[in-house]
Amino acid sequence: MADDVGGGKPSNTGGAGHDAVDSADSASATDSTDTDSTDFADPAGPVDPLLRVRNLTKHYPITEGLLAREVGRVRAVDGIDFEVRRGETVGLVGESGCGKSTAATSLLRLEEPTAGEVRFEGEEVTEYDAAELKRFRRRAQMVFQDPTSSFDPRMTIGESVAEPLVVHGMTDGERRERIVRGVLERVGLSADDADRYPHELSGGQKQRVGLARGLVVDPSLVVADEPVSALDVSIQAEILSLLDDVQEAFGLGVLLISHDLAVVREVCDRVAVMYLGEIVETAPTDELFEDPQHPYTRALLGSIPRPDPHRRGSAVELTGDVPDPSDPPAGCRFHTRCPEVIQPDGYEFEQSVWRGVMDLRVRLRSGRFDDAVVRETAAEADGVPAAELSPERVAAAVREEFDLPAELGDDDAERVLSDAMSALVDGEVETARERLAESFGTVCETVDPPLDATPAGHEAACHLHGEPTEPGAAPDEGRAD
Ligand SMILES: Nc1ncnc2c1ncn2[C@@H]1O[C@H](COP(=O)(O)OP(=O)(O)OP(=O)(O)O)[C@@H](O)[C@H]1O
Repeated sequence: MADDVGGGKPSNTGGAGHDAVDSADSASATDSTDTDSTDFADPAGPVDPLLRVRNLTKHYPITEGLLAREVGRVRAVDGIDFEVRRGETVGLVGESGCGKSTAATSLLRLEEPTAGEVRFEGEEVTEYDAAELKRFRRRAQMVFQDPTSSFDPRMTIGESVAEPLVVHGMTDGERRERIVRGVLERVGLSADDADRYPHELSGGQKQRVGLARGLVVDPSLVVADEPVSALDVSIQAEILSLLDDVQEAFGLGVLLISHDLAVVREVCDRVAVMYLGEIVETAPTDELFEDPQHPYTRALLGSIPRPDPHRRGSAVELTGDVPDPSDPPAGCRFHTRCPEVIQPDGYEFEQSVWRGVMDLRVRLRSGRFDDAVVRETAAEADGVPAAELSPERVAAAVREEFDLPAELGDDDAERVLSDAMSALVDGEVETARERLAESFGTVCETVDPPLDATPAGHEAACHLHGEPTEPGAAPDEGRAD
């Protein structure tokens, strides 16, 4: 039975689902594994990857008023490139909101991308007409998106798993049943589970059914969105290992989306790390974990509970909110949180102190610096009315707020900071912002670093690996692009 859906062959050579649905349940359709392998011949030839994404972009308009006037755009995915080869599992990781799911739904054309190219088996997906899109939707399956809500509670598991076969034209009920029972076994369930209802299954079993429903039409690409994040830790390993098994058995290309690097490490051959709509690093999995080249990746790795003592780089904690994707920072989008943000020439900061200076600068630039709050906090701590605080005390309170020492070790830097503090104490926020910006500019806030080769042999988008560049002349003057 299992062979009905691909027969455990090491490559895409004849799943019955494929054969049958293409032929719309023709009499010649067969359940066996020895169907014509040309069904799966790759028009792109063996060299092209299964999936190639170039400059994929998805912006959501922000509208206002009755006329829905566009007043801005959420840059959810902002020009990403990656590939998935046959038989390969690629991880797309990053914090919540960085655009992973949008990347998946856009490349599958479950929603229309704003721009970019998506080549699948050598064809341009963005140019598909309705019929081609339907065929594509069978060959490229998205699985695991909240299986609980995606099952109709009144349908048996068998009916749910068979549904895609019906959609794709298989009318022979007996045949559908055979295929369904086979695929259920392939995902570690029993064929008899076909007669059960979703509420009778555990979370892990539902994930298996979700996978079965994706596999039943014999796809060549599976996009798995957060496959285990809703599951107990004890079940997670089971599902990941299942995904690994079916990937190998079916010769699938898998794009695995997760916010969790530990999950990605389990099953992925390669990883692309996303931050605020962009890919910032991409590498073979082992290389990424052993020698991460982007400070964001290093920070993400630092947040994995079981630190690897051999890992390079410091396990710095990632602080601060992810910026708003409708107004991403100029330059490197990570510079507002980066623990390794590049220092201006001519000054010597301890890196953590420099981060504090940058935090102050980012706050001033955002217009969210509120000296009244700083005064209130200091006044409360000192037990005096805010109006009675000395200018020196207010300046000290600002330094405390940004973890800055009472005096910087570098005299020149201290002079700049003191000037800015004086301006802040006088309520001249703009003067303080300008004073800091003119002396403490960094390339990280002006120039968007390209995804380029690093000495480690893989790509990262970080100025730490680029040619030394002069800090921009007007770092606070808005987006670089
Ligand atoms: N339909 C939409 N309209 C407007 N903004 C959207 C829409 N869908 C997603 N977004 C925004 O796009 C950004 C990326 O969202 P997305 O869900 O792709 O991120 P994610 O990395 O998958 O996050 P999560 O892991 O939380 O699902 C977020 O800021 C999100 O709020």
